[in-house]
Amino acid sequence: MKIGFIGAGNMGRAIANGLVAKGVCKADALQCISASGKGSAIMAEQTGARIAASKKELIEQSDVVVLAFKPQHLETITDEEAKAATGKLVVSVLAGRTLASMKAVFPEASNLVRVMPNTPSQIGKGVSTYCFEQTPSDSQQAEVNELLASLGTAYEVAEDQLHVATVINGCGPAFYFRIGQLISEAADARGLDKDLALKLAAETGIGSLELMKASKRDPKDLIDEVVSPNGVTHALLTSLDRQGFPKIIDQSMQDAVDRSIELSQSK
Ligand SMILES: NC(=O)C1=CN([C@@H]2O[C@H](COP(=O)(O)OP(=O)(O)OC[C@H]3O[C@@H](n4cnc5c(N)ncnc54)[C@H](OP(=O)(O)O)[C@@H]3O)[C@@H](O)[C@H]2O)C=CC1
Ligand SMILES: O=C(O)[C@@H]1CCC=N1
Repeated sequence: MKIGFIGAGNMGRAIANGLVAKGVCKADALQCISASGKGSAIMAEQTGARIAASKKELIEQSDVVVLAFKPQHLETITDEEAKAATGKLVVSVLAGRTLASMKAVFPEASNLVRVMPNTPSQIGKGVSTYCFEQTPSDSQQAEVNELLASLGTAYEVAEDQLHVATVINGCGPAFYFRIGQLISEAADARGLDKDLALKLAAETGIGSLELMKASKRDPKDLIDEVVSPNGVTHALLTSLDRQGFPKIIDQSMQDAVDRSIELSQSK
């Protein structure tokens, strides 16, 4: 499978690194191009991908074209470039950009896939959500399965659910990193070594979330196993709730969903 990346920043490189690491794609089957050449030079160095001379050339020489630039740049694809995608599978990771807006730019593509991946894909621990524009053929489904499996796990969702899914799995890594950052800063301020605090936070996060996933138990039951009556965890959770933590999670998800909807309505 020959794959071409238009846009080679954080997400494009996370995907390309995942593909090469899992052997889905040999380096000589990968091509990339970016705006200034900065991202493509890094991707080429990390993966061995060839830097294409133009977007048109990259599209012509790829079986699958991955759009990995900023959502606002979708309409910079020219008619000539779009024509080169006739009969090809076009995969977009552009947050908020709908299948309809992709179809308007790539009317002759064989099929379109809207994917929301995440940055842990760079170590094969990503999770993606996705939807097809048309019911995929067996070979299109197989290609997308292979591509997404190289990044981690993947779940098909209805397009109208992607706004919420984006906040959970696309933005989610930043949420957990922010928690890790704040915990380590708070620990440091109280005399615990910051690096040790980060390790404790990361390993506690990994263990707790693995337990939540493996046990399939209600998070509330898992919380009850930790809380001792009037103990330390009780003090922690009561303080979080008193300070509005549930409301903060709910409102921040709404603000992010609103931004995703705004992007889907913009040109
Ligand atoms: N980062 C993340 O966690 C996630 C990002 N996404 C989506 O991935 C996409 C890329 O995000 P991210 O990788 O973080 O962004 P970056 O800013 O890291 O990378 C953007 C890339 O696009 C290139 N570029 C800019 N304009 C154009 C253009 N007109 N044509 C071709 N290439 C262009 C840039 O070129 P150059 O390198 O030369 O400057 C750069 O390589 C976004 O649409 C985002 O919504 C989706 C899920 C998660
Ligand atoms: O911040 C963004 O818009 C993209 C989508 C999810 C992660 N990064």
